[in-house]
Amino acid sequence: GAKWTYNGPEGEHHWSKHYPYCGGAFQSPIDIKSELLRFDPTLRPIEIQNYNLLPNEQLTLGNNGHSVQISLPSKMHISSLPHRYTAAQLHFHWGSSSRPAGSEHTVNSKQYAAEMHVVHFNSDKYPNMSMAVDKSDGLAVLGVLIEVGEFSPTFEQFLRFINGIKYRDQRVQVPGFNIRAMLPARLDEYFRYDGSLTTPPCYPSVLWTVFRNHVTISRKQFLDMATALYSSHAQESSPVPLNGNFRRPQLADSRVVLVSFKE
Ligand SMILES: NS(=O)(=O)c1cc(-c2ccccc2)cc(-c2ccccc2)c1
Ligand SMILES: [Zn+2]
Repeated sequence: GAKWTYNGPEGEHHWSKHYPYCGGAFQSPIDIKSELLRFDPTLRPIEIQNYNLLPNEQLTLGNNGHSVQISLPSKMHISSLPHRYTAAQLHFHWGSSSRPAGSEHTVNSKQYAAEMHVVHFNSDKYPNMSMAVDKSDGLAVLGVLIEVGEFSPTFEQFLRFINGIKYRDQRVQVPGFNIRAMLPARLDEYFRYDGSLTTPPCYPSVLWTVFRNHVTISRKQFLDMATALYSSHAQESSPVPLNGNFRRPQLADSRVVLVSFKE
């Protein structure tokens, strides 16, 4: 598809020229604010399977020019939704060293340092991700808000390889690790709403689950992620730093955000 960026002439306010859904309804992210919330007692704890990967299971860590992503094995899936949602990849959105706030979802206008998205597709109904990506029940993304604080040994499992993917389209193999440990402790406390991909083509195909509780990484880990990568290819003469790769909150319109917890 057409080139898109987070700032400048191909920035988010221009996405809808080439990607019409980006200007449509049910867009993500949103500001999760109190007046939108409604407690839903039917929301069950998120149940995930096979997230605890062993070191002999290699994962592909890559720089796709817009984010750092890790490919995930198809045995990983969410088992507590009406259909099985099979894991495809996880990736991050972050700020910059000068502006450390870079989450996509905000909570009562609070923007966190970064955000992780674990992307799954409805493998009961669709044979692969490409067939699912533009269907209203196609995708389920788990969102984890990230703050700077305590060092995360789990994040270190892939961050230690980040200098091998400094430039666009570079990939390295990394040993599997426990992806469950990247999620907050409480999988029963989350926000739920119908939304979209937060990048072009912005298909309104995502069942969003944003966990109530954030996780932490150290300032050095945040700076490693926010300063190590470029969105340009290695051979390009002028390297373009990859940071600030977050879309601003979109209009909620008449959407309600369901919450699985009472207080
Ligand atoms: N932010 S997100 O969760 O809505 C998202 C989902 C997917 C996605 C991935 C697989 C299948 C289907 C959708 C891809 C991206 C993406 C991020 C950076 C650059 C390009 C694409 C972002
Ligand atoms: Zn994302």
